Amino acid sequence: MDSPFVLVNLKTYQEGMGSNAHRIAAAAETVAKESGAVIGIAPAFTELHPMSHHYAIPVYAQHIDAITPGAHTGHILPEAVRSAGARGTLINHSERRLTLADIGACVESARRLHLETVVCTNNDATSAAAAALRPDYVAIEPPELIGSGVSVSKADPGIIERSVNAVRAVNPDVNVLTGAGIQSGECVKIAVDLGTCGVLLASSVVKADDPEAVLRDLVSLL
Ligand SMILES: O=C[C@H](O)COP(=O)(O)O
Repeated sequence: MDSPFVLVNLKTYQEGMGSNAHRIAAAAETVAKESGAVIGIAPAFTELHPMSHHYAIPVYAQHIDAITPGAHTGHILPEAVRSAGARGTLINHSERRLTLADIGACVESARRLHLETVVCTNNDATSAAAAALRPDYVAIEPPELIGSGVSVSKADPGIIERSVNAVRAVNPDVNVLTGAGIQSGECVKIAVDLGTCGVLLASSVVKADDPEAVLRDLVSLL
């Protein structure tokens, strides 16, 4: 398999803003270099440009809107995310849900702009629906475990396995990530052993006193 992918979503945690975002990005860059894992970050929109220009790690937007340039106010234009240096974008995160029609339109816009797409889902049925849209990744995250400190890998490995099977049945070219409560190398290994190519996570790294140590542990068993 390709190098495992660890995507750290900084969300709107205070700990992921400003100089802390730089600290997390620097830690990700160091651990990625050491380990060979691909470690990306999804910072606040205002930090896409500084992160993508200061660090040699892939940077992702947390969301895009399915709009084209023109008269829209308060939206996230996919072209703007692209020119800020993003490699790709999350779409339909559990904390920023969209209709299926909007998810499809976002995937299409991103594809046109050569932005990688990570469509988040909450169960195996939505994972299958997302796979039909041909994103680069489907990220399965049971909402009740997000930010809970309880790892999906340990609490509900079945949802990972069912989602991997559902996605493969629809489109084997779509990669699967898993997330919710991921916090250790053991969590990541379970997810990878179940057929995913990596993890989407936030709190265990963003809120850590020593993000570099947590990242090092996350990739330690791969
Ligand atoms: O985008 C990340 C996920 O929602 C997981 O968040 P968490 O690692 O804090 O559970």
